[in-house]
Amino acid sequence: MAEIKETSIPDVLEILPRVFKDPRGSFFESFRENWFTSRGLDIKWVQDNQSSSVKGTIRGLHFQRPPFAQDKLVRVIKGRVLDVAVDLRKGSKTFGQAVCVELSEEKNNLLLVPAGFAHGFSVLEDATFAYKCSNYYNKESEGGIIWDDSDLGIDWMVDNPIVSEKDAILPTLKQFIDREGGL
Ligand SMILES: Cc1cn([C@H]2C[C@H](O)[C@@H](COP(=O)(O)OP(=O)(O)O[C@H]3O[C@H](C)C(=O)[C@H](O)[C@H]3O)O2)c(=O)[nH]c1=O
Repeated sequence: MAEIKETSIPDVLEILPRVFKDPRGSFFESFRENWFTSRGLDIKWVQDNQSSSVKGTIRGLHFQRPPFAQDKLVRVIKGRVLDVAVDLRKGSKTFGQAVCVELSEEKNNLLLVPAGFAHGFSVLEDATFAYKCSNYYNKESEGGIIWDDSDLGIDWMVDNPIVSEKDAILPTLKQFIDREGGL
């Protein structure tokens, strides 16, 4: 029922569920395990998160280090965001590359962000953001890359973003590489 599309980084998948509309409103399947098992991805989802953000916010770029690295299945329930995944997997031929995909209430689309990627999003319209994680939250293993890193050159499509104090002091990609090499 859903169309599953590879992005410019093949392991980052965009899922477009079939939406059924009628005079009452609409319906779509927002998660199916076989979206992934049918592709040989046996991901065990253990935690759901939800955040709400005002227009102009940027959350990220965040990751959890192994053994607490998280696959994420992200979507927007209300509003519109630009979702960003940056490949930090050691040895990946797309290391340091970013995928940017608009997620919205209109498109009802989802994005699979695999473990080994930094993840973030900018809020284009006030948004409720919901996602599944394949590992529990582990504060001690958290890390990140500063959102406006010049080596990433991401166009977040927001000006003067609202970011948390924690996110404002994240290291650059170069500092991360020098310190850790990758995930
Ligand atoms: C992520 C998380 C946070 N928290 C607590 C920790 C803080 O007291 C509070 C807000 O956390 P934070 O500011 O890290 O929330 P975000 O900036 O939305 O972080 C998330 O944003 C980017 C886009 C991600 O991909 C990650 O899921 C996650 O890093 O919730 C929890 O209790 N459990 C959790 O799983």
